Amino acid sequence: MAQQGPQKSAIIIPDEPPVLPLESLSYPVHYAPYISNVVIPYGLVLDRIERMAEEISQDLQASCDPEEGLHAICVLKGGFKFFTDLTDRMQSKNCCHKSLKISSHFIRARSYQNDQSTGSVSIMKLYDLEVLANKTVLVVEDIVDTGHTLSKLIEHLHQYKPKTIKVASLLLKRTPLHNGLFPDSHLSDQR
Ligand SMILES: O=P(O)(O)OC[C@H]1O[C@H](OP(=O)(O)OP(=O)(O)O)[C@H](O)[C@@H]1O
Repeated sequence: MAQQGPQKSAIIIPDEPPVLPLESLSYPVHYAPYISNVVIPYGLVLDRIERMAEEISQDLQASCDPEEGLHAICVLKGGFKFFTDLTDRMQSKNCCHKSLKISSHFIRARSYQNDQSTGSVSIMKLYDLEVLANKTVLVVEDIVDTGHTLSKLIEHLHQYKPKTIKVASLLLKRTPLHNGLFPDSHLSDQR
């Protein structure tokens, strides 16, 4: 289950963060009209994901049987890139001195219209999730903003009676609209 506060090892991005000029970095040219500078460079994202993979693997020692493995849920569409970056790194970590088997699952959640969270979340199950019964499940999200999507996802997944549900989110937004449900693991606490 998601924990009750931001993770201690998360990187805190201040409200007025130092920014990196675009001309110092390589970026897709078609992004140019939409961005003026960079707050979190991809190298930092990857280093933090590597550390998150270590932390999650250590955490799993207590709850996961390496033979049985981990069931990782990619929350589409936004979570896809983070999901592959994180699970690739977790695959190379050991759990109880054995390499961890990861089964991937995909679910679609939608709450945003343009750049605003609507508060109403729709969940689309893309495949049968009955296999999650009595298994260790890791939900992988790109961002927790209000937390409504995460609440709805966890409520939805409980019907399959997993043994444990853990949550990894790349970003956790600081917002007064947040509903108090935090991921277990995340990179930073600012969007
Ligand atoms: O904490 P919340 O306020 O609920 O917002 C977070 C959710 O919003 C975004 O998804 P979105 O609805 O934009 O769908 P997408 O991933 O397909 O872009 C994001 O990927 C999270 O799933």
